[in-house]
Amino acid sequence: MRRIIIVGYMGAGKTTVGKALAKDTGLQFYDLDWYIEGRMRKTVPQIFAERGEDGFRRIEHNLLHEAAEFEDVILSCGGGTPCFFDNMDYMNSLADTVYLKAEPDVLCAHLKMGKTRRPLIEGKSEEELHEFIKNQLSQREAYYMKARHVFDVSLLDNYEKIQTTVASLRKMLDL
Ligand SMILES: Nc1ncnc2c1ncn2[C@@H]1O[C@H](COP(=O)(O)OP(=O)(O)OP(=O)(O)O)[C@@H](O)[C@H]1O
Ligand SMILES: O=C(O)C1=C[C@@H](O)[C@@H](O)[C@H](O)C1
Ligand SMILES: [Mg+2]
Repeated sequence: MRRIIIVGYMGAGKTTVGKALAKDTGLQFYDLDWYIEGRMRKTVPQIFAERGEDGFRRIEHNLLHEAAEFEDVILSCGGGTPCFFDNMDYMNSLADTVYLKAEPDVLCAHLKMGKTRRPLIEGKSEEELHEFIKNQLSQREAYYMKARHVFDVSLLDNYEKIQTTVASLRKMLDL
């Protein structure tokens, strides 16, 4: 039985890489943000608006305990998941955890792509976003670094290279 959990900052590519890795390995893919949205029948921004960040973190914690029990899966977390409650220790206790690490410049570039709404960074100018990421990443990194494996995606900034990331992760995780 294999269970892989991907952690890292917003925009690192957890969802994108997790999905590609699942496709390549035949494991089933779950994304914790999407799982929360399905179970709550609300979007992440709606949950933040209605219950605040504290309310979201409680829901995230409870539903992590459901999603992380599935077997033969790749589970991509939300950017904040490892940093609340005992979530990171819990994930390490039952899965192979991987930190997808990326520099603030790369995270900024990724966050400008796609349509995902992220309440914590909405409405920020480019300069504000860079400053916010730098500060928050420095607070969060200690949690992310508890993952059993670390993979730096900063040098792999294009779609073709998502396949390179998948191949490297398969080797790293013996998948
Ligand atoms: N290696 C990459 N090269 C180019 N684009 C990428 C790469 N990784 C991710 N992206 C793009 O960056 C954006 C953010 O990626 P993704 O949504 O997978 O991040 P995430 O880590 O899941 O973020 P969140 O914590 O908010 O869920 C997407 O539009 C995705 O297509
Ligand atoms: O980094 C974070 O705290 C977040 C990341 C997203 O995946 C979502 O879970 C939500 O927008 C919060
Ligand atoms: Mg994601």
